[in-house]
Amino acid sequence: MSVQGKICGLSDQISVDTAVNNGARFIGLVFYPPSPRNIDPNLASQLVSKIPTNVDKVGLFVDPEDALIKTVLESVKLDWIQLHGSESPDRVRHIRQKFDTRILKAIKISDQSDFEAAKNYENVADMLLFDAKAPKHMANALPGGNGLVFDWRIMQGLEFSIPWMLAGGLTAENVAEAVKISGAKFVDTSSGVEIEPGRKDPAAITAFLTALAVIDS
Ligand SMILES: O=C(O)c1ccccc1N[C@@H]1O[C@H](COP(=O)(O)O)[C@@H](O)[C@H]1O
Repeated sequence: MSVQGKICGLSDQISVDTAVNNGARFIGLVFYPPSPRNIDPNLASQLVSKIPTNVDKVGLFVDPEDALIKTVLESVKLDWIQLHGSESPDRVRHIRQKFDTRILKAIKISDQSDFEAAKNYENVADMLLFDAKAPKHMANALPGGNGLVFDWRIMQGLEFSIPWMLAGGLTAENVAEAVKISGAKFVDTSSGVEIEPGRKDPAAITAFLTALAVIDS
């Protein structure tokens, strides 16, 4: 199977269309107000209104209340809910059952011991996402989307009972190495395809997805 790409934090039509037209498997939409990529549910609905059914729509939330998820789902039919906060396994199970939507649960990684947490989510989520944990001293760090990598070597030899996605600081320049080292079959990028936080670069989106296609060939 080829390496599948997610482009996250999209907030303009040109970037959404560029991602779809260059083979993105997932489109990520951020519903987390402190993020520079946060978008209104009505805009989200417009942006994804014409994307083909083979491209999954992912809504990204951080420790959301049910009400926020409900409001978003009333505007845009999501294929996945990405939970990128400190949601417990029970909270994940509740959200999955209540909203009947697949769950992508983010686990923050700085060293190998952080993968232990992943085991607690394998029975409640549909896919895991491994993102770099921001260092405590990092000013203005978000729960994710910081453009930080972790040491992909620590993934070697790890096995999970559900699919997993690699994220954190991925770019067109480093994604082939990241895939080779980690063995990732799914990858996700946000900062790495931006001109500045919250402003996607269509050329960088194209370059990232082209880099994935080259890995396959
Ligand atoms: O993108 C954001 O603003 C964001 C906010 C809060 C949590 C996660 C966020 N983004 C996700 O973080 C990872 C890594 O992003 P990056 O490529 O390092 O910028 C990715 O899954 C984003 O979807």
